[in-house]
Amino acid sequence: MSRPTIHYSVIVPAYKENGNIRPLVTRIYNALRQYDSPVPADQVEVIIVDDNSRDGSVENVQSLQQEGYNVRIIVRTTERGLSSAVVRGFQEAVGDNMLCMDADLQHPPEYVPSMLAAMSPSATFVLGTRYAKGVEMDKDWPLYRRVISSGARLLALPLTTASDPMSGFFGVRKEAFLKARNLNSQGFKIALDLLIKAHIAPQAIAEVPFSFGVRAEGESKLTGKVMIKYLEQLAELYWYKFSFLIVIFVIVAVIALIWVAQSFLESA
Ligand SMILES: Nc1nc2c(ncn2[C@@H]2O[C@H](COP(=O)(O)OP(=O)(O)O[C@H]3O[C@H](CO)[C@@H](O)[C@H](O)[C@@H]3O)[C@@H](O)[C@H]2O)c(=O)[nH]1
Ligand SMILES: [Mg+2]
Repeated sequence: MSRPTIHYSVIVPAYKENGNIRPLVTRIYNALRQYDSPVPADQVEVIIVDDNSRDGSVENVQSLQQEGYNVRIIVRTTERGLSSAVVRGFQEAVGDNMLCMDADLQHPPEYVPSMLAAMSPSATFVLGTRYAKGVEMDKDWPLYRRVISSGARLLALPLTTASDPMSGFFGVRKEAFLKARNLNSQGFKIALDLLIKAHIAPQAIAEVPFSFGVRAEGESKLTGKVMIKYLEQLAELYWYKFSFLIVIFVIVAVIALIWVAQSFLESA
């Protein structure tokens, strides 16, 4: 019997997430095997992109493979970082519909079927959003993280109409991903980069509300350095999107200044 074609790839960037990998993979496939799943489990692959964690993640994935789960692990030894790991996963994905989610169960695996099914030739980007009716942040998510998250979201408002480009839970169709040039693979916010550089139109974004959980095991890797990288990325994206307006503004400002200076000198 021929093997079913893989139409969907779930990409999971992971660094020292051994304790989360088994519950993540088994919960994803359990959700896909429910009778009402809009996506058949045998059309889905899971790809973990690990940065040489050496914590037993590789062995854990091997035992899941032996149990029949369609999961593989790519171990990078020369590169590090969430965004570049996601890009690598997208490059290796077999499916045309590619979803990115965290390993630590903050993106609940039970939403995977609806996130995958939301992608189509007309909805080339799916975004898990925490800013919608009926969903919420986990009550245990610390206040300082909420403040950082809201600040980051505010700063990105002029760049996209998407309600939560920072959720980290998003999917993109392969043809849209391949359109993006010069992606910024630094930091955590690859979704924002893709939304802008793959020129995703507002009507091509499907939003799926989800409740954000607390990390199951291990620690967050979000550091001050990651936040600085986000500010650099924002500056680059503002320039990418608004350079024409910025140049016009500077020219008009210079002309206005010269005119004011001349009028001042003539009247002096
Ligand atoms: N391969 C790889 N994976 C990484 C790296 N750094 C982090 N990851 C993986 O990326 C995922 C998210 O990392 P966390 O450390 O859990 O990040 P967070 O602080 O919870 O932030 C998450 O939620 C935010 C929403 O508030 C998101 O904005 C952010 O992108 C991320 O998804 C986890 O699966 C983690 O193992 C890295 O250097 N390399
Ligand atoms: Mg996390």
